[in-house]
Order: sequence, then C-alpha cells, then structure tokens
Amino acid sequence: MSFVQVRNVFQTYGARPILERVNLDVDEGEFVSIVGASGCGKSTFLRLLLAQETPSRGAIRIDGNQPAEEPGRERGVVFQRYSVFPHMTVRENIVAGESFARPPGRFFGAARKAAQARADETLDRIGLSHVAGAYPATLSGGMQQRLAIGQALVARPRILLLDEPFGALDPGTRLHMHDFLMELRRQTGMTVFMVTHDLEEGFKLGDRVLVFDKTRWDPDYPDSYGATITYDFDARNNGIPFQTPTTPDLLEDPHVLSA
Ligand SMILES: Nc1ncnc2c1ncn2[C@@H]1O[C@H](COP(=O)(O)OP(=O)(O)OP(=O)(O)O)[C@@H](O)[C@H]1O
Repeated sequence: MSFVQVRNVFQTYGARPILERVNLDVDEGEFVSIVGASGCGKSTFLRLLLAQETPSRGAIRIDGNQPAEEPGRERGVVFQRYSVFPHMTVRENIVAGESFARPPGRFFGAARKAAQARADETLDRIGLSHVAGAYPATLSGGMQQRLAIGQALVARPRILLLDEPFGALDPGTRLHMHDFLMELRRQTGMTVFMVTHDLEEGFKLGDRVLVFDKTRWDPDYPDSYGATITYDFDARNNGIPFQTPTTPDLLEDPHVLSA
C-alpha cells in the first residue's frame, strides 16, 4: 500500500467542478512537483491533502488513515505568502518551528539552549543570522519567506506541502533554498508535494512532476469541467522530455545533454 493514496477525488465549489477523477499513489520519501495552468486547482489539491477541505467525492489516505485536520507534526506547510509569528524574533520563530515536532511542544532550560543553538545553525543556512534578534515586520518579503521555509523545514514533518514557496525569492536565494531543502529531505526522508510555476524547478527538485489540466473543455462553458492529473513524469533522470539519449552519437552532442 502506498503512503499517500488519492482515489477518484472530485472537488466542486457550488456547481463548479474544480478537480475531477484525481488518482495518485505516492511512496514515502518521494518528492512530487505539481504544475499546471493558473486556477486549475493545484492549491485546492494541497488543501485536500492538508484536510483543510474534504473532497466532494472520493477518498484520500495518508499511511492508511484519513488525513488529520491539524497539520502539526505529520504535515508542515509553506504558502507563497506565509505569515510567521509577528510577536516572536527570527530566532524564536525557528525554535517554535522545531518545537512543533516534539511533544509537549516547548523547550525549557538546557533543551531550550540547545534548540537555540540549532536555530542559529539554521539561520546561518538560510542567511538570516544577522537578523536573529529582529522581528519579522522589519524584514523584507524575501527574508520573511526564507524564515517561513526554515521554520517549516526544522519541524521535520513527515509530509511537507509547499505552495510556490520560492516564487518571491531572487534567483541566488532560491538556489540556496533548493540546496537547504534537498539536504533536509535527504536527512529526514520526508515526502514533499510542491506546487510551482517554474518547470525547471519542478524537474530539478522533484522525483516526479505531475501536470494538472482539463481533459474536457467546452469553449461555451469553460467552467463546466474540472482538472485532473494528465501527466506523471519520472523526473529522477531529468524527466521524460529530457531523457538521457541512448545512442552514442547523441551522447557526444553537448546540446542534447544540456537541454
Ligand atoms: N473556497 C473556494 N470557493 C470557491 N471557489 C474556490 C475556492 N477555492 C478556490 N476556488 C476556485 O477554484 C479554482 C482553483 O483554485 P486554486 O487556487 O486551487 O488554483 P491554482 O491552480 O492553485 O491556481 P494558481 O496557480 O493561480 O495559484 C479557482 O478558480 C478559484 O477561484
């Protein structure tokens, strides 16, 4: 039995279908990138995995159970515009993120000191050491987003749900955050679902790239059908569109390999 099972899921708002016949099996530890046209239901799909919404039809199982309604330890989440705790400093936000992962959820005494030292290491990794004592409102949007990503990652959730988490970051910071995410993923074996508008990012980070799209379309009634998973690319070897050529001639052609 796969870790995440999605069976014939439909989601409808009022009379308007958003998702239809979505089926998916994901193994624990897989990194699944999700791409698709704006408004096709990618974030809706993440909300279903988070149990913020219940599917109109069909079922979702995580490790054989219905997803719990509280994200907490099982699932962490980062949205494109994530709000960190405004009344806590940057360092405290990271400590709070880690404490989600451990009952009873708080650190005291020596454990708190150790957590602060780990938080400082994380801040170093995400380039926020110099603002460890500052409050989020004094940071730029990109810095707040880095903090949000760091906070979710240090909680080491079993499933991490990312909704365009790197969209607002400049290219250099984005690459650093990719490295940080991949390293933590290697250490924790967490399962990741990431919605992105950047195909290259989807293929670089993902083991699989799912494409959500409508298979049925009526030009007079564009809202009459929902989207489903139309492609499920194996991205481990850079994906189907970039398959490693098997003919020796092509292997020697740098243009083909750098595609
Ligand atoms: N709670 C809701 N009630 C009614 N309609 C909703 C609700 N949530 C989302 N929608 C609609 O469902 C559609 C899919 O939204 P969703 O945010 O899932 O798309 P998306 O693929 O993530 O879009 P984007 O790439 O632009 O972020 C949109 O048309 C949106 O307006």
